[in-house]
Amino acid sequence: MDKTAVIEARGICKHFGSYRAVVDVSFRVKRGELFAIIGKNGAGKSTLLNMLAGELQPDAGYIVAPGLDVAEEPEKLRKVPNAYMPNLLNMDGQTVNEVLAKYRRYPKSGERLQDTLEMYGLNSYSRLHVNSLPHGFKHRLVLAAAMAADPELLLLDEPTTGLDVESKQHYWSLLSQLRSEGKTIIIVSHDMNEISRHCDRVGVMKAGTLTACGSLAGLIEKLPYGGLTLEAVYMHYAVGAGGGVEIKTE
Ligand SMILES: Nc1ncnc2c1ncn2[C@@H]1O[C@H](COP(=O)(O)OP(=O)(O)OP(=O)(O)O)[C@@H](O)[C@H]1O
Repeated sequence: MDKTAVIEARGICKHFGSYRAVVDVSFRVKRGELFAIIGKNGAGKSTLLNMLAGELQPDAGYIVAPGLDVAEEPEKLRKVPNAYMPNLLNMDGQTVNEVLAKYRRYPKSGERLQDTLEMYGLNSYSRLHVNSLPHGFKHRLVLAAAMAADPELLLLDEPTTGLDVESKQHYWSLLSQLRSEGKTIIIVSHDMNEISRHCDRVGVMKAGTLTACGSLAGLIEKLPYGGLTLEAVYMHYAVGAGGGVEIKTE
């Protein structure tokens, strides 16, 4: 396995009854990378993310942690340590302070709750319940909670959907800061503009399969009929006939 990979999926599949939600998906994400997963509604993106987070078990294939030898350590398969996917669904009745305190499992020395609140612009909301937070601040809290847990890998499912322009910009500046601290981030998004601007590599899903994977420049270069944007890549690999066999540009 690539020494710089932080997570690798090898041929993973997930069925719901007879429905094939994820079909034989393989890819790897490198340490410190911002990797985006795109595709139509129902393409299997969230199901894939849930498997990477360890919340859903694949029916076939492996999710492999860094340095793991499949033959030597079979008992550790499908258990990727330190991957975090925030979920505030069950926290509506808790205050911002309570949520952050709950996630601060490994406070670094000198780290104060107040610093986290300030960094994420949450100071004036610290005593509010999650259900009364403005939408954009819920997403900030999700990130703050994630970082309080100090994971190596952060999995984000459409975190900027519904955010106003300023909140989106603030959110992406926080993600940039996390990357500069060496965090690896996998994000599902329908916003081609923000992915084009911020992500290192993109995986395109169509009907459960990964039809293309690579840098934006590499994917654009492989487009058979030209096109200069991620939208063109999306239309070819997520909607059109592209990628009968997975295209990898690196
Ligand atoms: N627990 C489940 N039971 C049955 N079917 C499911 C379950 N979870 C997902 N599915 C189905 O699997 C398919 C893929 O769903 P998934 O949520 O992964 O898609 P998605 O690409 O994330 O879509 P969206 O962009 O709309 O969020 C969908 O048809 C969905 O209805």
